[in-house]
Amino acid sequence: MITAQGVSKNLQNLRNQTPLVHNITNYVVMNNTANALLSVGASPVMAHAPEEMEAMAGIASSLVINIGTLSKEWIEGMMTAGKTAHKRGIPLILDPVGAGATGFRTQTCHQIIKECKPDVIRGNASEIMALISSDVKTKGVDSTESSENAIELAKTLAKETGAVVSISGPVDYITDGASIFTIKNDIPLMPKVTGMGCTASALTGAVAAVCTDSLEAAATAMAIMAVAGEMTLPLAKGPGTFQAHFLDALYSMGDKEILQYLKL
Ligand SMILES: Nc1ncnc2c1ncn2[C@@H]1O[C@H](COP(=O)(O)OP(=O)(O)OP(=O)(O)O)[C@@H](O)[C@H]1O
Ligand SMILES: Cc1ncsc1CCO
Ligand SMILES: [Mg+2]
Repeated sequence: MITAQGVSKNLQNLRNQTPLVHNITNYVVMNNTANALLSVGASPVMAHAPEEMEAMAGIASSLVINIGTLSKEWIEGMMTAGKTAHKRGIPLILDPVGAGATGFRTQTCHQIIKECKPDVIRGNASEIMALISSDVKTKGVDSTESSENAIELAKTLAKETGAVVSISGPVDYITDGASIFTIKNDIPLMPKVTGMGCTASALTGAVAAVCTDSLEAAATAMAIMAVAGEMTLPLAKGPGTFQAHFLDALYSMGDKEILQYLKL
């Protein structure tokens, strides 16, 4: 079970421990994601050079691999960091950005899953579905499916890989193949800001660093996103001001807001 109290406790642990989160992420969101991690209370580093992947993943408390602006040169670094994380037993999060848009992305995700064994896979509905079904296409990085439609394939993906699967959308579903958690905060401005899903994956890495249960960690991160989104909505005039207020919400969120806004 995920509860508002559990989310509060995990957030407090995160702020107390300020875990180092190693992100191999895309050029679009590097800045936003680092700021979101700082705002919530984690310590971010963005690094992708193959030469330093063993060392950086070697000191981090968790690793987030995001394939958003993938190239052949980056894959080597991802594999080295991913294997280091797995060997050290630190949480590994995979964001399969654009899986189902191109075979290159889908195949790279399969390689990472096979060789690095992520603890959590967090993506939008069609990205998650494309990792199981070659019939599903993604519109660049945007989902072509509703999160409801992805539930069954997400459970299959979780059972086949041993990873918790976290599907984002107007309703989020987080499953380990047996249990499923639901977060029902629909915030229409969130998909109008690029990289909110990438932020969700980064926060999943931050929470997983302080919470050993991957299902609880993944659900907590989506809950923090949802509460921050609700706090931001009345303050934002549009996508531009949404971004700034969203960081403030991550920074100022307390037990009261979690209790008031979280819709499970
Ligand atoms: N109506 C909505 N549609 C999509 N996401 C929403 C909506 N309301 C809230 N969200 C939240 O927005 C965040 C981003 O979800 P989304 O599914 O857009 O990710 P994504 O497609 O991977 O995004 P990106 O690729 O831009 O990083 C999640 O935390 C999700 O819960
Ligand atoms: C727009 C975009 N393109 C590649 S990564 C990215 C950020 C959102 O996923
Ligand atoms: Mg995404």
